[in-house]
Amino acid sequence: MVKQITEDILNEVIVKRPADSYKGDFGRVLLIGGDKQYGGAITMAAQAAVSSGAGLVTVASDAVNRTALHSRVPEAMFVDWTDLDVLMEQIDKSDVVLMGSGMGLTDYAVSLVKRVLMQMNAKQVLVADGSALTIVANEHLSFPRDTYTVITPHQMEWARLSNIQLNYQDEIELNDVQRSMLNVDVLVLKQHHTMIYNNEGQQQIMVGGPYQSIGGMGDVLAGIVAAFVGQFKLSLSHTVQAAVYAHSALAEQMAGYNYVVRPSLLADGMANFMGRYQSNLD
Ligand SMILES: NC(=O)C1=CN([C@@H]2O[C@H](COP(=O)(O)OP(=O)(O)OC[C@H]3O[C@@H](n4cnc5c(N)ncnc54)[C@H](OP(=O)(O)O)[C@@H]3O)[C@@H](O)[C@H]2O)[C@@H](O)CC1
Ligand SMILES: Nc1ncnc2c1ncn2[C@@H]1O[C@H](COP(=O)(O)OP(=O)(O)O)[C@@H](O)[C@H]1O
Ligand SMILES: [Mg+2]
Repeated sequence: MVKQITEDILNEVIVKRPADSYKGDFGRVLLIGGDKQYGGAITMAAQAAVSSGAGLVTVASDAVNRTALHSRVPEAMFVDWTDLDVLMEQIDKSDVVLMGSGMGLTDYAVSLVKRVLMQMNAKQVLVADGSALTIVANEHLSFPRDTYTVITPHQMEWARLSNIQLNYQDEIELNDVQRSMLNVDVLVLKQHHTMIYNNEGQQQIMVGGPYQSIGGMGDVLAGIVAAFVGQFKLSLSHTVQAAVYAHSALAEQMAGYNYVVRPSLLADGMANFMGRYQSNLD
């Protein structure tokens, strides 16, 4: 049976920070994406990751995006993604790697996806979104068996990966079998009332609506997911559920006074939103 995720997940997952903590306690998160055409996507993902509490955020992207990214998110460090030695070093140092937001489908993007999939180890979490999912599907690649892997496809990306066409994607068993065959630990199948699939079963959010149908909304979700799994120590599947719920719950609140919710404003609003939920257990 599909479990509905409620607001309780936020009180469960978002905990008060210990007084003697430092940035290294809250996740070293590397975001890989943003080609010449899609610099906005990786910028929004970075904004979301920083605003959702990731301890240290590094962006690896096309060099053309450096200035724009820094003007919006000065907290993030930057690596030119053609500098492969530095990039591989950064991957090794990261707790979480998010790849795909605005990555594009160039030959270079394909080569990067292959490298990242090979480089990840068992202690790390991989979050794959956007173009990285399309590349994995087009190139018939596999997600790493030993790395905890979260994917956040929209319905067409899931169709490319799973070969389950859109009119069959409400078949829960079918989706779950494909998830497991793809070595995916958590599948976030984005839609109206997004579904989450993992080894514990299936969960669904009942918050959110069409004010979220705007380019960049999924890039922001990917940044929130990466930040949550990097900093919260509860089970990873619960942490992803909290991230997905928070994204749409905040959008729903913002829609109370906006016709559409701009993804970049949603990203910036996350710190305030999370502050209202931190549990006060010391
Ligand atoms: N500001 C930026 O830099 C932005 C950059 N972005 C980056 O762009 C990259 C490409 O991502 P993408 O999602 O735009 O393109 P793609 O994967 O080809 O999917 C579109 C195709 O799928 C179909 N479709 C069917 N159902 C669907 C559904 N439920 N949701 C969505 N699509 C659905 C759809 O059908 P159609 O609309 O044509 O009827 C169309 O044929 C990726 O890296 C992303 O991060 C974007 O985030 C935007 C802001
Ligand atoms: N009608 C809707 N109701 C609820 N959520 C929606 C709706 N339309 C879009 N969304 C949400 O917006 C996000 C869109 O993700 P995606 O298609 O990857 O966007 P992008 O790649 O442009 O950033 C998902 O989280 C999806 O659930
Ligand atoms: Mg997307």
